[in-house]
Amino acid sequence: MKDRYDVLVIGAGPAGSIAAKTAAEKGLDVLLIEKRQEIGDPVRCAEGVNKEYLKKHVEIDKQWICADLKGSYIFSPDGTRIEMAEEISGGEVGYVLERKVFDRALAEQAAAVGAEVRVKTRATGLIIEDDFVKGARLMHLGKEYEVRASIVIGADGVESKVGRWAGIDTALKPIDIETCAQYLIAGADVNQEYCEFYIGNEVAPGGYVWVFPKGEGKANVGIGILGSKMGKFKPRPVDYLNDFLQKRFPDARIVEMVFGGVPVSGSIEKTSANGLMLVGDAARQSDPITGGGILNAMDAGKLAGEAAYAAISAGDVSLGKLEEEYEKKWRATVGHEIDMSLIVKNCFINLTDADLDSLAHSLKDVKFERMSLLDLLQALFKANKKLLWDLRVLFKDAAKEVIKNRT
Ligand SMILES: Cc1cc2nc3c(=O)[nH]c(=O)nc-3n(C[C@H](O)[C@H](O)[C@H](O)COP(=O)(O)OP(=O)(O)OC[C@H]3O[C@@H](n4cnc5c(N)ncnc54)[C@H](O)[C@@H]3O)c2cc1C
Repeated sequence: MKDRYDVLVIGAGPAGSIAAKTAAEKGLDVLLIEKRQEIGDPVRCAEGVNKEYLKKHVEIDKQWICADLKGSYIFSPDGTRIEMAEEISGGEVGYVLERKVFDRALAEQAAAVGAEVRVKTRATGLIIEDDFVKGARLMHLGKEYEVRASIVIGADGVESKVGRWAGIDTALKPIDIETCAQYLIAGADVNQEYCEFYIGNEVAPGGYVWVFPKGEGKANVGIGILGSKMGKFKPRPVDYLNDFLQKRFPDARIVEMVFGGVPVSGSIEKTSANGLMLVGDAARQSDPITGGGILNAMDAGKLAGEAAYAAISAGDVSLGKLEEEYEKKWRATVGHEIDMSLIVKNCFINLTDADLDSLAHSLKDVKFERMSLLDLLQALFKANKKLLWDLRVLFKDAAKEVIKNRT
């Protein structure tokens, strides 16, 4: 078995597979490893993605689309419904994927352009020499061996160890993680054209409940609760989820359960070291408001694959070179977006249910197709002046103008 590559990618989720594919397409010799025996299974995801954004990365294959949505409904604590048409909301959830099929397809695409893929192969540690990451120790069917690589890409998800092994601080505080529980339900009366979000401190403190249709009476119904708000009304996220399910889908059958965490920290200080880059959840690149991380992981994976090529071609895989080729680029794109989302998240988690209802009342009759930024700001102002003030950095001049005119 070969034991030397240009690039070793640890973890075959969306981040790892896209990184491997990008590097292999550029002619690098790539090994992609996955600790599980089947890529994409078990799924720990609600599987919602933005359509247009996804199309940027891959040609859509109907085999991995379970639902093609028209939009979303957001329900405030008193049940007020806001409708967001798919094209207006930016389609945060435009497709609901079948990730068991999708993740495997991405890894197959990496293999098709030359990356070697090894499943049931777990990284157990890094090889570090002269302060440079030079490869990793791998375990396959009880046998440990070493693989050397010019660059290691850590794409090992939310429970990532690769960063820690390289001395990068990826620790998450309770306020930086959403703890999630999800059921795949069947036999339920699910609207297959709209996803639903339920917000409010009693429904999901510091988070939300989602209903993402998966076709033919099926849906992913889940909840994320901010770690710092855990136990506020009930001990565990699953207790909130059970109460919700009882009210919304009393006859549903639960056919799958998922538990997991989502980083909502915003960008962390460091995601590279000499000879190493972290991508996706391992680099805490998911969106702090929605918890969505698939597309950010794919974006960052692509940047890391390109950076690996640039650094190896230049014969320089030092931290400085990777900062220039990877850190700077992801922070200017994905990083900027998640930091903006963090500002919004930090405002929203402090709103009372009355604030959320008041905001929903201001927005419920608004035709989002015709809503200007100024309309949105005025609705925010009506609902909660402080909220608009806290969010001013996002809207800058427009927000200042509304505040000036209305105070
Ligand atoms: C309940 C829940 C719902 C979610 N819903 C959505 C959603 O609707 N939309 C969305 O965009 N995001 C959602 N997310 C987040 C999304 O799942 C992640 O952001 C996304 O999977 C990140 O991709 P990744 O490639 O970074 O990591 P992952 O998909 O987690 O892939 C990491 C891979 O690394 C492997 N691995 C780990 N350690 C090792 C090792 N030592 N050696 C080898 N392999 C290893 C793992 O087995 C895994 O396959 C949700 C998350 C949860 C928990």
